[in-house]
Amino acid sequence: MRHVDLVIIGSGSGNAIVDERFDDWEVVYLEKGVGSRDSYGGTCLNVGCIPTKMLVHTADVAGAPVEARRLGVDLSLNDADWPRIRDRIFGRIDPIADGGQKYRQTGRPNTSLLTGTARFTGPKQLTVIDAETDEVTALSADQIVIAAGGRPAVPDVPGLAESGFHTSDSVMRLEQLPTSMVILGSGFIAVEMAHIFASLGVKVTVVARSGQLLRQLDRDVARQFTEIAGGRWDVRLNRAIRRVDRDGDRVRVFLDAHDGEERLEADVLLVATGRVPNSDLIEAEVGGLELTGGGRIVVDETQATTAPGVWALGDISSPHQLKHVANREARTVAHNLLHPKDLIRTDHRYVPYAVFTEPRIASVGLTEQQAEVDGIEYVTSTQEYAGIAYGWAMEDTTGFAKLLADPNTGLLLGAHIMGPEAPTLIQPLIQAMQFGLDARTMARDQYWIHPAMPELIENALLALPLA
Ligand SMILES: Cc1cc2nc3c(=O)[nH]c(=O)nc-3n(C[C@H](O)[C@H](O)[C@H](O)COP(=O)(O)OP(=O)(O)OC[C@H]3O[C@@H](n4cnc5c(N)ncnc54)[C@H](O)[C@@H]3O)c2cc1C
Ligand SMILES: NC(=O)c1ccc[n+]([C@@H]2O[C@H](COP(=O)([O-])OP(=O)(O)OC[C@H]3O[C@@H](n4cnc5c(N)ncnc54)[C@H](O)[C@@H]3O)[C@@H](O)[C@H]2O)c1
Repeated sequence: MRHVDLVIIGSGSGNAIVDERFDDWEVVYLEKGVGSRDSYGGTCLNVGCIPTKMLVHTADVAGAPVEARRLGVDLSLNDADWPRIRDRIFGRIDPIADGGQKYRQTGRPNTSLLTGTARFTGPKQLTVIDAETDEVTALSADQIVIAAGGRPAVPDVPGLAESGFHTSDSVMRLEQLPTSMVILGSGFIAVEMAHIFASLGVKVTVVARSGQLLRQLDRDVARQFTEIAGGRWDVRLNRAIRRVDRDGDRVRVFLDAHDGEERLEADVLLVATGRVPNSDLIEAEVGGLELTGGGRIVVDETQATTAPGVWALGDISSPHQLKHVANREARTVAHNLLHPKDLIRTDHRYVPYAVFTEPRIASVGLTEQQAEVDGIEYVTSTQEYAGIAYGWAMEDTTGFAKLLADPNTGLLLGAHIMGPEAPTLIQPLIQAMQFGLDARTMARDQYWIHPAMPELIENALLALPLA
């Protein structure tokens, strides 16, 4: 059995851990590959954040005629050349993934890469089976970092596996743009993909189990978004999926609706029903690691697992499943490997996120329903885009910023924005929460450029009914 200083499982956020500070460590990376090319570099780069957002921007541009109509401008969309769009995006991403793999294989004398699926065979012991040669390598290490992420969850639905379906791992590389798509699920991936494909001209049907899309979000956002989505896509709420079958080129989805069975047909079925951690693939329990009920590896704030010398980060251990969280945790792990007597902790207090659908959504902190459940005293304010000058310019009629604050201290508890540039507009609110800036000081003690969009935030802050 080969023994090294450090083994890192997973080349997504784990890739960033090793730099020149580890030059006197012998390091082995283990990576099985993601997506249809078994690419190096993890989910975000290959099948997640990066290609989806490159597609979202393209979708926004394709959607311009619809937006322009409200302003009295007559544009038309002549064509969305899917192969060209797809190849432009992956023509940029694939070489980055391949370059990253090559660098890990040969770029540093102390670091090597074994490609294949890693599994624990005991505490701090692993094997990796080479995907091409089936060669088995047994390894042990002083320190192990698990950054093995997750994969799409596929529900157990009769006929689904046999009928052929896509997940986010494959749908962005479709050969042709379909004419129709059924999307199962109503979370982040479902609504981002619905925006992408509908804007490119695909007839999209979204199937949700519950009565709302994005129902984990603040209730006002979820309610308003669901209403808007119903005007853009065919949205079927409160539907359970009974079975799936295939009829030639078409996939058929049978649903339980309140008035009996409903049948949908489409060229493509996209399953977007969450992601599961890859702790089963690495046989984490054999490595002595404690798991949560949902299969996530249990870690403390230093990213230490319950097994000494084993650390975990990102989607395999985090409830957040966000790249900026995984990156932050990777920085914690790198520091703690190098400074075992001066451990640092990951700050998970104010984790923001954005949903890149139409309209855009961004959030940080407590939702109103969480504040109620937790019995936290709060006040709220809501400022509509329609009430600020730039909102008039855009003729926005649906967007808003909603804030929650402590009525006594004026400190922000949560911020939820739906509308143009929401992921950018929320950043000063994240900063205020992180650094303890109260709403009144934030609103009054700085200039806000007139008539720019951040006036939305200024007005929402000023409208908070503080003591
Ligand atoms: C469609 C989509 C869009 C997204 N958009 C966003 C976004 O806009 N913003 C955002 O913040 N987050 C987004 N995310 C989430 C984000 O991609 C993840 O939170 C992040 O990539 C997790 O990083 P990670 O390092 O934990 O895991 P990953 O990047 O998944 O890396 C894990 C790696 O481990 C490898 N691996 C797994 N098991 C083994 C094994 N047994 N042996 C060897 N290797 C193994 C995998 O092949 C993979 O390369 C999106 C996700 C998806 C799916
Ligand atoms: N912009 C971003 O930051 C971004 C974008 C995409 C994905 N992500 C990350 O990826 C994760 C996975 O995304 P996702 O959309 O797959 O998950 P999600 O948790 O956001 O949504 C899953 C959806 O599937 C539904 N569902 C679950 N099981 C079902 C079943 N058996 N039948 C029908 N519906 C079912 C749920 O009710 C929910 O609506 C997200 O949690 C998010 O953290 C982030």
